[in-house]
Amino acid sequence: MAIVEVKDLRKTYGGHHVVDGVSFTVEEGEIFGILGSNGAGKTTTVECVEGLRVPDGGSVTVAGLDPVRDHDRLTTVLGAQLQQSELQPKITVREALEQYTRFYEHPADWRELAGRLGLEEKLATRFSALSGGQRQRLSIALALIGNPRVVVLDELTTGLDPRARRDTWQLIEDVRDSGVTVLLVTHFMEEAQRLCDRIAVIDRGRVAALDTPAGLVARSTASTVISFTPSQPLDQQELERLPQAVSVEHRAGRIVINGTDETVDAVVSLLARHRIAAARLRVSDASLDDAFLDLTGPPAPDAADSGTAEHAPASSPASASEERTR
Ligand SMILES: Nc1ncnc2c1ncn2[C@@H]1O[C@H](COP(=O)(O)OP(=O)(O)OP(=O)(O)O)[C@@H](O)[C@H]1O
Repeated sequence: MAIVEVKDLRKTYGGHHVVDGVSFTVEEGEIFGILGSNGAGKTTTVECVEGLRVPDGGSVTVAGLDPVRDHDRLTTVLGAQLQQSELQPKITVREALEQYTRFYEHPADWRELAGRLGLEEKLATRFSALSGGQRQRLSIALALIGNPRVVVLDELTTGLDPRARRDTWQLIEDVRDSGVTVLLVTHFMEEAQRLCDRIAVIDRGRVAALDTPAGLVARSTASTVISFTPSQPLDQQELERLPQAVSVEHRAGRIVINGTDETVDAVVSLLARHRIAAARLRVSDASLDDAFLDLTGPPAPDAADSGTAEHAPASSPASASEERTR
């Protein structure tokens, strides 16, 4: 059953269509990923789902509620991750959990949540003294404190080291396993591939593709990677002429070819024809990274300021926070 329905969502800033007809549904119990480059329109889309921005067109429902019109009731079904700036540096973990518990009529047991998220040792620690991973765990706990049916997590693992990122992934899976639907915004391919049941790839305000991670990889023109170390040099042009070969690279003595299953057969025939042995011949699926690049095409001209795009809303005069409805 769909718990989030987004239909033909539109949002324009200064004549620029930053969300341009986005549609998707999120099924109850899944981890649904929104994947896209900087400035693609991911945050604007999910903030419309959270009722933090008012769409210019289209419709959004969350468990049958309109996020703007039914905002008070929405907080009982949807939990959103806090912006770090929304917490006072001096507040302790316990104080934050207790404070947020008071916002809800039927809150979760904060001690139990702290235990689940590995925060019980940190209850007396001030927010400013928490590590990046601990802050993210606290923000997941606060998003879950109202016992929501859906939780929105936006760029949750940005800035975390690889171990903290993996720990956070495990927590997100635990959240899903506890029955909460997760809407996850990310630009980490590995994260999307590992966690998401389905992914909407957003490119320039539109849904470029919507599928399972494996489905997205299979759609890409180069779905298979073949690599090997040849016993003798091979002619580059002959390799490039192989059927369905999209790219041929030489990496540290190895040949790496992106193509399809048809390319694999052709490589094997080519090697046999030239009586060349292939050491450590490997055939694997292309990564979501390859599929993403294939599905989204070259970056938009204004993507060069991608680092600032993320922060533009907060500092711009027409800022999202001014427009926020809560
Ligand atoms: N309040 C606003 N006023 C003006 N422009 C905005 C506002 N909010 C977003 N934008 C612009 O809309 C575009 C999409 O922004 P959005 O934050 O949704 O992208 P994103 O995909 O989440 O990017 P990132 O990965 O960098 O966070 C960007 O070009 C951004 O500068």
